[in-house]
Amino acid sequence: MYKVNEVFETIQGEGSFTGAASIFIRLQGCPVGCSWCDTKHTWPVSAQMQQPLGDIIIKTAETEHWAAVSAAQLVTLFSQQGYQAKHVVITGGEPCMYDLTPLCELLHSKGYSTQIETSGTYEIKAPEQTWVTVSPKVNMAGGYKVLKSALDRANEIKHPVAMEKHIDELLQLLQQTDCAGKLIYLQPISQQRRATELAIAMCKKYNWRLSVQVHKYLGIS
Ligand SMILES: C[S@@+](CC[C@H](N)C(=O)[O-])C[C@H]1O[C@@H](n2cnc3c(N)ncnc32)[C@H](O)[C@@H]1O
Ligand SMILES: Nc1nc2[nH]cc(C(=O)O)c2c(=O)[nH]1
Ligand code: SF4
Ligand SMILES: [Mg+2]
Repeated sequence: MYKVNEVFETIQGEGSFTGAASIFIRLQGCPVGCSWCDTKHTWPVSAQMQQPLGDIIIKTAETEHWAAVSAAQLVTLFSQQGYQAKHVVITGGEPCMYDLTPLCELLHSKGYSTQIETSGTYEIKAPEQTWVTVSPKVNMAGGYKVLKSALDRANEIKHPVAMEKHIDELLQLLQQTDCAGKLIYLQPISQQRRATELAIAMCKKYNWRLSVQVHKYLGIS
């Protein structure tokens, strides 16, 4: 069973799938502790916050509530909700705290493509066809660190940036892995103007790509 904070259909707003109609599964729980995290309501996993799946699907605000849901129930839910998107993004919280192999395999067998958004601080358990976006975390409050195995597995590396030191961190991380075939993105933290200007300048300097959280500019989830 997966602990699910929310399920919703929207447009992927980040990275190389930006613009793709997508079903998002947001899993509950993350110990990494990024100070600027935009989903802090997914951090705690409290027994008192468990709800039935029916209450999760009608959420109108960000809350710490979660439901225990099987892979099969998720697929059934997609058709009950009338979702048309064929791309499924599994995020969190930190989704790689869970074994995502059974969920992704079931989704692939039903004709969906899958993508994982992860900090890379846990071993990634997912099939080869799953697109893996690693947003590497170093020096965060929880003391976790991106794993080399996660950097190696990444199809894209999407680094949140606000300061020069974040660029230095990324340059160091990229030395640890073979970057051939990987897409490298800078994502300005919280749409700050200075962060965005820095990201644009560094994308030009290093021939990287910019990811601007399009959904936040559009005011959609
Ligand atoms: C909320 S996280 C969940 C998945 C996973 N825990 C991770 O960090 O990749 C999803 C994405 O949002 C990014 N993110 C979180 N807060 C952000 C913020 N304030 N500004 C820009 N990106 C942010 C993360 O770095 C990650 O790429
Ligand atoms: N539209 C939209 N795109 C996203 N891409 C990654 C997201 C995330 O929270 O992981 C996200 C999100 O929350 N909304
Ligand atoms: S790893 Fe992801 S979910 Fe966890 S605190 Fe950092 S940005 Fe938020
Ligand atoms: Mg988000």
